Amino acid sequence: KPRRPKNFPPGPLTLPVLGNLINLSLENPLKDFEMLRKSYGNVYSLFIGPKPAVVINGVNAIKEALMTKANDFSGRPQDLFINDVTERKGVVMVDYGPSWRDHRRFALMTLRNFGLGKNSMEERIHGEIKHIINTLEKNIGKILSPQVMFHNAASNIICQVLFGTRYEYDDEFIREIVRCVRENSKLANGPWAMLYDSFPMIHNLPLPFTKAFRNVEKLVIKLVNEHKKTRVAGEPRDFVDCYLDELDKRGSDGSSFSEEQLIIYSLDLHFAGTDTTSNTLLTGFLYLMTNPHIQERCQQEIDRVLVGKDRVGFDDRHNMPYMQAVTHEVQRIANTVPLSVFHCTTKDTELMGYSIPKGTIVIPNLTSVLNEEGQWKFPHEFNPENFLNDQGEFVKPEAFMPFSAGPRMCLGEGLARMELFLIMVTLLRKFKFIWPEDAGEPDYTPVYGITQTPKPYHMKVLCIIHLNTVIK
Ligand code: HEM
Repeated sequence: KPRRPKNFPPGPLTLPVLGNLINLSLENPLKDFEMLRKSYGNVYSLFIGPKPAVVINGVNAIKEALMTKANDFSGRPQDLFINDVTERKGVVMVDYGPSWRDHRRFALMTLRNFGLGKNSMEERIHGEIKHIINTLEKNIGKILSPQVMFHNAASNIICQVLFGTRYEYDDEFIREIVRCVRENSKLANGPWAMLYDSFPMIHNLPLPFTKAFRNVEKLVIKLVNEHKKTRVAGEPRDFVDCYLDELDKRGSDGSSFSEEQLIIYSLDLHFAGTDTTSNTLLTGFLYLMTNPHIQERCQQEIDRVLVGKDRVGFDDRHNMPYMQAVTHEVQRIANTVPLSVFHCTTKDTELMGYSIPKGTIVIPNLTSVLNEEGQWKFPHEFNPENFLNDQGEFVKPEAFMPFSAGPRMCLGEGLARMELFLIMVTLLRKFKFIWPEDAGEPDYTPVYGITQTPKPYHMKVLCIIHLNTVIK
């Protein structure tokens, strides 16, 4: 039976072998986490099977762990299902150490030059928005299901950065990639992954999780080998080229850079950048349709600020406090990565007076911050006023943490924020989105996973006529 070490945070009674798995709904543990917080406070412990974990709630405790004591709390659990799927490599799950540091620095630098570099990235995003517009224009006056459209758009933007190419929305290649990635994301946070983590003896059995391993193999062959056929050394067009050039420069000795690493790395970036952004967009349009007064206020601000301009730029956000408030409120309510990505302590350490041994799983419960009472004017409702002060200016409370915090926080924050703003503004300027009359009451309850997804829904699209301005 797992036992709590001395001065470990409190938590519910444990069972032999299962630990506290019985206290958590495997389908959606968020409500259970909230109930445990009410009983045990902001820092409590759980056993995931035999493994000790601490759940950290609320802005103060999360900041202390991930920012003040980042060196102690920024490892990643190294023996989970995801690590085996990615062969313990990649950027998202790699442990906090030289390889992570080396790759993170490279990724930030390269993405800045090739992707996140302001103008080139804006061009790429606007290029993809044209395809979203085409899809919507074909559906004017009709009812449309936006799931696949937003997934493909987010996927294409990151594909442009990584592989220098986009894929038609019905392209078999990218459909297969998106399918595999989504399947793996659901598997990774589902019951089979938890059982995999808890019982090593089942690792080689033909159970549903083996699908995730096959998916990765398929993706590797498809993505990188295809790309290498057209590469010219020393003339990088995209992230993969940059990585291969860097690899040539470093040689294979003594560096954490390798072709195998590149494959997992690209998949990591593609995965991290697709489901997150697209689910946030889906949540955004769900709430904008069902709150038409907010949608209209966005449209009024957009029309006022962009008068005479053919398209929106990312810098225009400084003149659009309401739209900024809406994009941030969408991220807050979407709560897209509800438990962040699990961390792990890198040494024996302390948090809020408790002792936490090296190797403890750390679960930063971002949900608890994004709706924390006392931090928000309206913690439990969709309301852009959460980000506006009395003068109607945009303000960002410190509890806005959808990208987590500290040195391990989301590497794609800049790209994600640019995508959300440009896509939402451009679409709201051109179209009116309506909740279909016969769709019944909207169901806002998300489907739980590493990334949360809104329940599938439909939208009705109308075109907004603009006099005097040509809009691209
Ligand atoms: C709305 C969109 C997004 C949200 C809400 C989001 C959220 C997050 C969160 C919560 C983490 C975990 C941070 C931690 O461990 O403390 C993370 C990590 C990460 N994200 Fe994002 N993300 C988004 C978009 C993107 C995009 C577009 C990219 C691609 C460039 C990306 C790349 C990454 C990477 C590489 C990591 C791992 C960083 C590391 O371990 O050093 N994300 N993200």
